[in-house]
Amino acid sequence: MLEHCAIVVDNQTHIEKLAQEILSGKVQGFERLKAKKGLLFSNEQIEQFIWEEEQHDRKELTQESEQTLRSMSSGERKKSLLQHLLVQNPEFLVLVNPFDHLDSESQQFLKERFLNISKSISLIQLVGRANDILPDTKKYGTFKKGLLKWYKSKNAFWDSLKNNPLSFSERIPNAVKANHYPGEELVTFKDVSVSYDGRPILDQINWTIRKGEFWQLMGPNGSGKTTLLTMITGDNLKGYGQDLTLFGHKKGSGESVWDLKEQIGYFTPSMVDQFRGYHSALNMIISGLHDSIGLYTEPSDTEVRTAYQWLRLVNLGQKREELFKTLSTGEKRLVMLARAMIKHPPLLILDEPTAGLDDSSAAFFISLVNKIAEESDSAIVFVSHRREKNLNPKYIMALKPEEDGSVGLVKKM
Ligand SMILES: Nc1ncnc2c1ncn2[C@@H]1O[C@H](COP(=O)(O)OP(=O)(O)OP(=O)(O)O)[C@@H](O)[C@H]1O
Repeated sequence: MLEHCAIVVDNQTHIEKLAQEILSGKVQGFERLKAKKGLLFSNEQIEQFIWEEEQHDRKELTQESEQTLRSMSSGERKKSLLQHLLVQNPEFLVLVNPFDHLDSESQQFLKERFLNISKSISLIQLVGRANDILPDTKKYGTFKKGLLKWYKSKNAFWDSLKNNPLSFSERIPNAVKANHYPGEELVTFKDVSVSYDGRPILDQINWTIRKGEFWQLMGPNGSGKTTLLTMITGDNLKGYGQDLTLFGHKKGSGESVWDLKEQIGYFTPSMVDQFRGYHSALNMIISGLHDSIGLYTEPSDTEVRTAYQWLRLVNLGQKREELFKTLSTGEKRLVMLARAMIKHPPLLILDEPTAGLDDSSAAFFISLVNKIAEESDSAIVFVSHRREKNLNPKYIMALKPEEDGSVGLVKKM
């Protein structure tokens, strides 16, 4: 039996599928697991439970709670899943990117839980980020381009992970059509407070996002980051009755969600699952100009040229006609970032965009975000729990939970 091993998996690999194969003892070296009881701790598992809850009204993880799994914060969801797995007395657990979407406090909490659990249950960790590996791991491997390789020592393993520096040879492409939003202030929250079922979440938030500013939105799990973002994107009814001005319109003054979407480029990794059709990489980027899923009208020459420039910029020029769904996870993210950015929206929102990426894909993605911040007039809000090593935001909005809801602390970098 392999005791507490960790495998760093590249973004070319379908990590959840690999986890399933390990669980069923199909991967070389893990054959003995076939006879043991193993369970899976992964984001896809959580998504599956959310689906069951919404489609079939089956509340497996949330039996004890009134709240739906979807409305829980990432930390709350992961704790519920772990609890659900442990009562089934597994002999081993396969953990897939267990710390993704978690703030440092929840990561620490979960790390300690795993270390405790590891006294009686074997842990097989599949991670994209090497820094997520648990301290008492005994065996280290990598899974790259379909090949599993074990390392003789911890040092040999870390040496193998050294990355090449990344750079771009071109500037970001220009907008296809200029979006002249006239105002300086894009979004203004004035003393905005939100509570759910009487439970205070946000307490008197004041936040102004101006043209071209680069923000990182931080805060522990459950502090209200998503709540704040969905008020900007028009997807949260809690925005009504608040002193909230979005692109020159006071909230509730008859503005349409479509007017808002015109001004915003948005990306969060779970969006990728919505794109199940047969769209080429090129058409996916162009579809960002029409806020559609895929492309249904003949694109203009300028649209095609601009989308191709984006693909070349991220070294995917040769993949222009390849189907989006056949791209690797890291490549899909770059295409989605280009899709959100092709119209040069006044505001680009990236909600935990590097979750689930391996180290080198995350580094490349971050360099592209920095480059967009430098070379465009778009304001950026980048949501992340991680202190992304090379990200260069100019301002931080940190949500700090207190008894009456989270307060917002603004810091200039
Ligand atoms: N519709 C809802 N009904 C009840 N509670 C909700 C609802 N939506 C969110 N919440 C609760 O509000 C709190 C803030 O949630 P929110 O998703 O905004 O936090 P977050 O900072 O984005 O968390 P995470 O980092 O985990 O994504 C959480 O405790 C969550 O359970």
